[in-house]
Amino acid sequence: MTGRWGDGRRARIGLLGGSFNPAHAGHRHVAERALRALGLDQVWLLVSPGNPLKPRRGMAPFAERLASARAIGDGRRVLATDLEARLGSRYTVVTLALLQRRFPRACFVLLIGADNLSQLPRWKRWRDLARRTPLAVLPRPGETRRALSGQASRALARHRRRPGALLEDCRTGGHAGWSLVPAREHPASATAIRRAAGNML
Ligand SMILES: Nc1ncnc2c1ncn2[C@@H]1O[C@H](COP(=O)(O)OP(=O)(O)OP(=O)(O)O)[C@@H](O)[C@H]1O
Ligand SMILES: O=C(O)c1ccc[n+]([C@@H]2O[C@H](COP(=O)([O-])O)[C@@H](O)[C@H]2O)c1
Repeated sequence: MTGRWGDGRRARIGLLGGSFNPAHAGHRHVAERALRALGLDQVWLLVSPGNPLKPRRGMAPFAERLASARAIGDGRRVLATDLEARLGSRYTVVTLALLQRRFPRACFVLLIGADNLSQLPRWKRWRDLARRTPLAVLPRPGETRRALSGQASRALARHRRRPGALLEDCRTGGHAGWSLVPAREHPASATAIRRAAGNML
């Protein structure tokens, strides 16, 4: 991947970072909705070597989580990747800077569920991240309304765009925008899957 798509224009890549502990139908739903709403070429399921805000206890080994993400990809438009582990980064702001350097012609957009928009102010250098990287937020049951009235949403209100315009000015040097992607809320969660598996033991 050079960052150019077949016809010479910039590749539009959605990055769905996550623990994938395990991957589930909600991730696939997010990837498919974002592909369509944002006109993306691909979505990369960026398996985290370790979310800095989540406890290590209960976290499956990286290889297991990567395999789980691969299983929900289609090998063509939705691809699981171990890039973040290979780059040696756990912080999204660092990962994005490294990816933008490695793929200078690509246009990256970060895909996050509404729960992560609420959490964003706890991420390392989150304002810097939001300034440099377009953010697409996917609704999530019980999370969307809270996220839209939260600290990040209020701080970034001036930069909200309609989804179709989110990638228009990729890398022009201005403040990147963010959008709420119109999609139905999908109820799947890794916590619920782990709980159900635990209850069956
Ligand atoms: N059902 C869903 N709807 C919208 N976004 C989702 C959904 N499931 C996961 N996401 C988003 O995908 C990204 C990766 O999620 P993650 O791998 O942590 O799954 P999770 O189900 O949120 O896990 P956990 O329950 O362990 O916190 C996050 O930005 C999360 O908000
Ligand atoms: O950069 C940070 O400070 C940061 C803090 C918490 C979470 N993240 C990223 O958020 C993404 C979603 O994480 P998770 O565990 O909710 O699936 C994943 O790519 C994490 O690396 C990033």
